[in-house]
Amino acid sequence: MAQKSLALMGYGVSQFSWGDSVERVGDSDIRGKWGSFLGLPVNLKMRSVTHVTTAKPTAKQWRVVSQTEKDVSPRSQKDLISYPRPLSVSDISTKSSNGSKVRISFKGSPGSYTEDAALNVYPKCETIPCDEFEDAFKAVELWLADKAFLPIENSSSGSIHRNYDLLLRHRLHIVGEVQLPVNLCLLALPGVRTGQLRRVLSHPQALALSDTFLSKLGVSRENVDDTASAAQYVATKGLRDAGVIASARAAEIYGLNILAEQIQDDPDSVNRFLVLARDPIIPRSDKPFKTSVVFTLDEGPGVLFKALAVFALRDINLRKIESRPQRKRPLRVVDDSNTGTAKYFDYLFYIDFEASMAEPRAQNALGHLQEFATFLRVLGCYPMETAL
Ligand SMILES: O=C(O)C(=O)C[C@]1(C(=O)O)C=C[C@@H](O)C=C1
Repeated sequence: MAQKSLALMGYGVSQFSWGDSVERVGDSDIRGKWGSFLGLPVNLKMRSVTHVTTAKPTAKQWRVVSQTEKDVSPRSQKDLISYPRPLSVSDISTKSSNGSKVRISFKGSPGSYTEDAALNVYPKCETIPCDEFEDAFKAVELWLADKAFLPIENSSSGSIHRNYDLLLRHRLHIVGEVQLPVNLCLLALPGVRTGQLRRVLSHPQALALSDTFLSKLGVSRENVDDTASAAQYVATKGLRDAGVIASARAAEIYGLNILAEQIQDDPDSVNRFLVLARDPIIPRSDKPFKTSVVFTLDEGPGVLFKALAVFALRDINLRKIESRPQRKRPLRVVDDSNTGTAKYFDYLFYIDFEASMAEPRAQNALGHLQEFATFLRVLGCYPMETAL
């Protein structure tokens, strides 16, 4: 059996009564009712979790990339070493810890949809555009930014899988989520009419979401890293045969005209973004909170069923489940001949559930899950958002 690893980062014994209080509220009833169903002896005491240690970042994880190394002050270096810091009381506050403007990193150029989301939540923030998603994470880890905004899914096209992988690879905490209705606009240089366009440039997701509109237009499609970079490119090159799918703000920033708005196939499409920070926030139970976890399981019949049952039997609603291949344990073939035999993959399971880590039922559910998960990490516990 794989070695167990538990990383309930920041959600420690003192905050949540993990530890010896194994007779958790309501859980003895659950054991009576569900114990045999879950293959557990009825009235079995839940396993005691006496010490939840936070996985310390290794030196390798915190190696500062050479380009930015010189920008990191001695204070930041010291703070990185002592990371993770204690829980902070702030979540979506408008000021950073030293009272200055909140600095928010995001992947893309000014005018991108992710920057829109950041400005919606923090109208006075200073945004820090980054070339790659990875850089947006690093900016926070290196104290160049206070928070990062990360697109995680679209209601029509689904999850951005790579960003799930990054959540695991980095040690930032999810401290909030933002849902923003999509408004994809067709932009072009001033004076250019829709009929003159031969091609349209944008982020692949924006192109895919506008499939019907673009098909009717009969233009070719060109992928660009982000929507705002496409707008910048067309504007600076003065391309009169090219349109862009980007935000209304991008039109303003790069001096383009809006030829059409709401061009996406699904008028009700919504983007969901995560807000990431170095420190977790203190979970509360007086307003709806969501908790995101990632875990792995040993293979075997019904194991995933049991994992999901830890939430069901405590009436915890699951909002989302996502599975991603575990790169370190790739495809395994269980037969020499490689014909008609079982092959299986190992997966990481990402789950968002509707409960706060301040609630005993959430603590108990994770304590229970920990009994058969081979790895478990809480990615964050944060206020649940509805579309803006
Ligand atoms: O390109 C942008 O404007 C982004 O903010 C990035 C992003 C993404 O990576 O999914 C976000 C939302 C858009 O629909 C398309 C692209």
